[in-house]
Amino acid sequence: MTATTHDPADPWSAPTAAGPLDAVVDVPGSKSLTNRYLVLAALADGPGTVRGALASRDTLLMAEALRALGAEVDQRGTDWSVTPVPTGSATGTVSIDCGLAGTVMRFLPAVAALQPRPVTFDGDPQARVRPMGPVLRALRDLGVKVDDGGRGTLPFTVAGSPRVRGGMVDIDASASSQFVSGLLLAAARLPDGLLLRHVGPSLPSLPHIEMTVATMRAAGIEVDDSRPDIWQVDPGTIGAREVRVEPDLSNAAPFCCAALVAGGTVRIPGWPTSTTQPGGMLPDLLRRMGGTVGLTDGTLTVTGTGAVHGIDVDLHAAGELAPTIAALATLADTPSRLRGIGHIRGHETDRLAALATEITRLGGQVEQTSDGLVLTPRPLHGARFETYHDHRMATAGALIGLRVPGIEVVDVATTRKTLPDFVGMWASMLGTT
Ligand SMILES: O=C(O)C1=C[C@@H](OP(=O)(O)O)[C@@H](O)[C@H](O)C1
Ligand SMILES: C=C(OP(=O)(O)O)C(=O)O
Repeated sequence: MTATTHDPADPWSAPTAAGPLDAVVDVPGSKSLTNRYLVLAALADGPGTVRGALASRDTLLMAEALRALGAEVDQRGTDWSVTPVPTGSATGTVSIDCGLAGTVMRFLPAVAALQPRPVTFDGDPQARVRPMGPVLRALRDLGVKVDDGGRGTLPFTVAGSPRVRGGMVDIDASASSQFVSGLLLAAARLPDGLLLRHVGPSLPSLPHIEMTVATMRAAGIEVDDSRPDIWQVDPGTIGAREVRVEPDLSNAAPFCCAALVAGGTVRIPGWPTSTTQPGGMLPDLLRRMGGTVGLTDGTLTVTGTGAVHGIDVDLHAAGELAPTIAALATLADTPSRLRGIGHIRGHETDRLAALATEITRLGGQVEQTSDGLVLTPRPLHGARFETYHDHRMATAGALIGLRVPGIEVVDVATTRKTLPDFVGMWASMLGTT
């Protein structure tokens, strides 16, 4: 696929839909699965292959970081071969650029702690405000040397030592499920394994933790998750494998929602019959908001009439979908309430504030609550739509723009975080390429 180039300095004029859609959208691989498979492959007992890998900023940063730690990652199209990090005491200093990728900044500190040398982590300016403290505290509790200047955020340096054996550790993962996933992915390589307990008010994005456990088990790791908020990982080898990545269902979301906004049909091939991706909730959400959804022979078919209904929904398990559902809700015939997503204030940007500000700028009515948003539909008008380096803000602007003329999405190139060619895919869905 050739990426459509667009000057990131220019706002992108979001196209309106000229009529009902009739599109097949091939969605690239899941960011979350690609980055888990890459980490597990880099820690495995032999070379492995990740097929259908996503090649976007977050996954390229992960590949680069694993190379810095000593793995080889050979990217041939969407099939990536991984030769694991050699065991033994590596020397030299290592710097890891996390960009704005939560999966890189939260998954790799525990991997770095398996080596005795210092590994320095930093990222984009926006990444320096994303929560990291609980992961760094848990690593310190396990005996890892962590230097974060007392900030609990990027930048920081992590250094392992033979003293780091694993064992029991508590973590408050109420700000991000990635804290748990990051400790689990490396846990089998600790001599004593890991008994990890979440101690905090709530745990978001449970499907993503289930995804971590499922990918670990498939690599032969023994994980006991039979008790709520507790995960026990036995020490052992991680099996080298060939795996295939599912399409990214959260990236499919704006395309599926487009069928409801514009009317017509959007088909997504490769939709899994069962999945740990939070996008597995989409068919139900789309039905509740006015769509007709069916899954036949691995293709999800979403049909809309242009009528969109409001929704009252707890998205605690799928915060990643919130910007898209909020955008859809602005075009509904009744108000919506999105609950359980206070933690998305710590995503790429404060997503509750960003959505409220930008939808209000378009003439919409949005109230921020302690854990979500209340959206009351109003007639909208065109305006600049700021994206705050957040790929899902950009796709939210595009979705509203299908119906509201004159939306100028600032820095649409930010979508490259998880989609190499969003603008091209959107144009081809609309039949304008
Ligand atoms: O583990 C993962 O791959 C992810 C977990 C979730 O993070 P939070 O639990 O911080 O929401 C999700 O929002 C993010 O996009 C990807
Ligand atoms: C929250 C997200 O990303 P990250 O993996 O950087 O946390 C997201 O993709 O919506």
